Amino acid sequence: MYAFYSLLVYIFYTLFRRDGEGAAAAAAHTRDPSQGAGSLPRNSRPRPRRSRSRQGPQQDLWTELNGLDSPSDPDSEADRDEKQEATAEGAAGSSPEVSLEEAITHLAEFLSLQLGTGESWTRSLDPDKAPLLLTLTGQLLAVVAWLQGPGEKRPPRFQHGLQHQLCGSQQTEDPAPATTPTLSSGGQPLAPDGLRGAMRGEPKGQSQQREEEHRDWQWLEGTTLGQIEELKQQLAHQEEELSRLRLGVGVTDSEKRIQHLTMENEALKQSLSLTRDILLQWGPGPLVQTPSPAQEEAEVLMELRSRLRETEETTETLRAQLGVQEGQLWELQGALQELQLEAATRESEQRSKRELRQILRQLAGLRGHIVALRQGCGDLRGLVITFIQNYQGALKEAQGQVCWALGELSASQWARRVPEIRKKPRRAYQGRLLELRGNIRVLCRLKPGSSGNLLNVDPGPGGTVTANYRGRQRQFHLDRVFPPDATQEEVFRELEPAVLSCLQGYSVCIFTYGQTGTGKTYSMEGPPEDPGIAPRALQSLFREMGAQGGPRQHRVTVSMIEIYNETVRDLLAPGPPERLTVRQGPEGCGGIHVPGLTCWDVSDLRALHKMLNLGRRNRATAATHMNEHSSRSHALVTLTLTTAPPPHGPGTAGTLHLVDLAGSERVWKAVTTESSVGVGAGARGRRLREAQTINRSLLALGGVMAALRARQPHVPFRDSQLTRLLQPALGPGATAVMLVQISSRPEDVGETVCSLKFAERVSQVELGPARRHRTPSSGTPSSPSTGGTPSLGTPTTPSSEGISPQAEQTSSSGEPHQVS
Ligand SMILES: Nc1ncnc2c1ncn2[C@@H]1O[C@H](COP(=O)(O)OP(=O)(O)OP(=O)(O)O)[C@@H](O)[C@H]1O
Repeated sequence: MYAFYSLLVYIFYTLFRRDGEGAAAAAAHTRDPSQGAGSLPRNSRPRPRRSRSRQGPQQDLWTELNGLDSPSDPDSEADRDEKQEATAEGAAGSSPEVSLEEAITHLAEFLSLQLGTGESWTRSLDPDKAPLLLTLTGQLLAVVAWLQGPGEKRPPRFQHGLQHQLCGSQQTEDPAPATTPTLSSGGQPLAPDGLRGAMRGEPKGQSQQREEEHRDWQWLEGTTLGQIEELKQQLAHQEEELSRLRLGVGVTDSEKRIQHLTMENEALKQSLSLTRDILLQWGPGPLVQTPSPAQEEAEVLMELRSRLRETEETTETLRAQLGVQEGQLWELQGALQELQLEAATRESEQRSKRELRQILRQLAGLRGHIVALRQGCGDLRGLVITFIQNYQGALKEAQGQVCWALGELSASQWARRVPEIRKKPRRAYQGRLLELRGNIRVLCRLKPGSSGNLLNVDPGPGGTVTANYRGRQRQFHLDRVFPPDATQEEVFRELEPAVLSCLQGYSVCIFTYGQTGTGKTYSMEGPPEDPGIAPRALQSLFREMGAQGGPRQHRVTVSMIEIYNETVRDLLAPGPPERLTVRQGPEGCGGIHVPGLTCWDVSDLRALHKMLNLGRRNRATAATHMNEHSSRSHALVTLTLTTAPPPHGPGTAGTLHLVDLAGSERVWKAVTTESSVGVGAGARGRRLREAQTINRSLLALGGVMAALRARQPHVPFRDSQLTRLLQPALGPGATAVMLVQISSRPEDVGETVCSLKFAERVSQVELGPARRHRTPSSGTPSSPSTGGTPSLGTPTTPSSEGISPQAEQTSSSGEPHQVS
């Protein structure tokens, strides 16, 4: 390639000199190319010369061209030596004559060798296979040949190459018929008309010749520019290939290929630049004024490269930013998923809250409905109670009259039987027997009536009651079980030792417990023809006192209290029953204190029955559908038996509590039963309140029993008026006997089981060993608390045992009178 450029420099140098010095001088210089060529180095790379006056490198270049025709042939080496010698001679002043045709021939051969085709330039070239650079070079040579001389002296071989190239490149591009190349008669391509006329040497005028030359120049310029465009396209193709190869990573061959293509590109650029310079300096006016497209392309190419690099850098920067943004995108996606999970959780919580609020609203609606139902139920109960109150009001008076009459009759009968009783032996062992049996005993008595198969009774001492209730069979063990056919006498005989122990200073409490209508009052009071526990106890006591020395050795006082709706009333008050207040006794003494309680001092049995009948009349009773004689209050009769001490010993102060508890009943049962008979609202309300207070007081009694059984330090005696008043009877050293009344009717089995459960709990209570209360040995009986002188008809003093007669007293005849 260097030699090729050198040849081009030589050719253009020749042409430039011809243009500057005239055609003749140019021919002379062409025939003498050795002038001034000795200073050009052999291997130096020639550069395009713009100066036309420079002549130095011609000789060396020519010598080099002569040596290039056959580099591999030793003969050619010899010829080259000869040529070098001849060149040396020429440099000395006798240079060999080398024609332009020979130079062109050498150039063609050189080009053939450089292209590696192995063919000589003299051979015909295939226009389709000839490289573009070779074509362009041949075209330039044709121009040079045409410029070297007149038409007839121009070498035909050069004409052939020129015409051939013109035919190959401009056959379809130049539509002008005058410039369209044609084939000669020998099959060779022909030059344009002007150029052909110039080659033929036809005589023309000076202006016409100039016009033809100018037209030829235009044609040549167009052709050359076309070739330059093709070179540009090749250059672009090479650039694309170069870019594509640059994209390869780590390929050594590709790098080599890149370097090779880079060098070729550089050569093509230089060739383009050289060609453009030739055209600029060689052609006439229009050609000189034509801008350098190759240079512009090179600049554009450089600009594009710089833009490409900038674009690549921008791309790398954007990729880095893209990687960072992808990382941020992943983080945002993770955060988004967490937010979605949180949102789902919040949504489920809100849904649960909404459902809960809806349920609460429904619950509030149901509560309101229940309240309305309760109000309606209360109104209905009031109506039933009112009806029962009116119904029972009419019976109350008649009942009181009947009770009074029965009491009078009973007193007269007992008075007639006293002499017989006095004949019986004294029972001094009764107190000892009481201690051996235990301080609390539970007896059970069945009410006569229709008996089903739900209750099985094993009567007698240590008897059992087996109940079948709600599919379960439960057995209750009791101290004694009285069958339905047990008489009043049999029941009292079981209790008589405890009653008589009061004369020895013991404190005894006998109370009846059970469902309404099961016979509590019947067992405690009994009808006049068949008296119950209380009349028999009084009879037995007076009989015993008579046997021990007569009533003068004993002092008997009696008081009677009713607890109705938690109100304590004095049943033996001379006037209407007064309301009493139960207070705690003096600290350290235990017991209770009831200020204003009337206490009757009785001297005989008749007076005592008179007092009890008075109390029965005052007792609040209310008839119910279940038991028209049912008492709706608790009744407590207290007898204090003070024995005058013997001459050399203390006396005794015993107490007997006879308690007839109100019937335990289910409130709903009583009210619903009353509603069926149609009572007023006021009576219904009163009956409902009675039932509630009765059950509340019985529940308190159960609590006291449970605390005593568990031996708890605190016993809740203050929970009700009943337990307050029973505190002395259930305290340490006292003796208690509970008679549980049960019904054998199938419809009452539930209440029966409840009563038996309560009895079982009471039987497990430990009150401690029974203790006797003695009076000081002053010779006269007195109250245990004050030690005063016992004398009938004198005021009594409060007892430390509990119920204390205080305000009033009776005479031995039973007439009440005020304490003076
Ligand atoms: N063992 C019995 N023998 C004969 N009749 C009895 C017997 N027990 C109860 N009765 C009768 O049953 C009815 C109700 O008895 P009682 O009044 O004694 O029951 P109650 O339990 O005292 O009722 P309340 O708790 O309402 O006072 C009475 O008419 C009574 O005569």
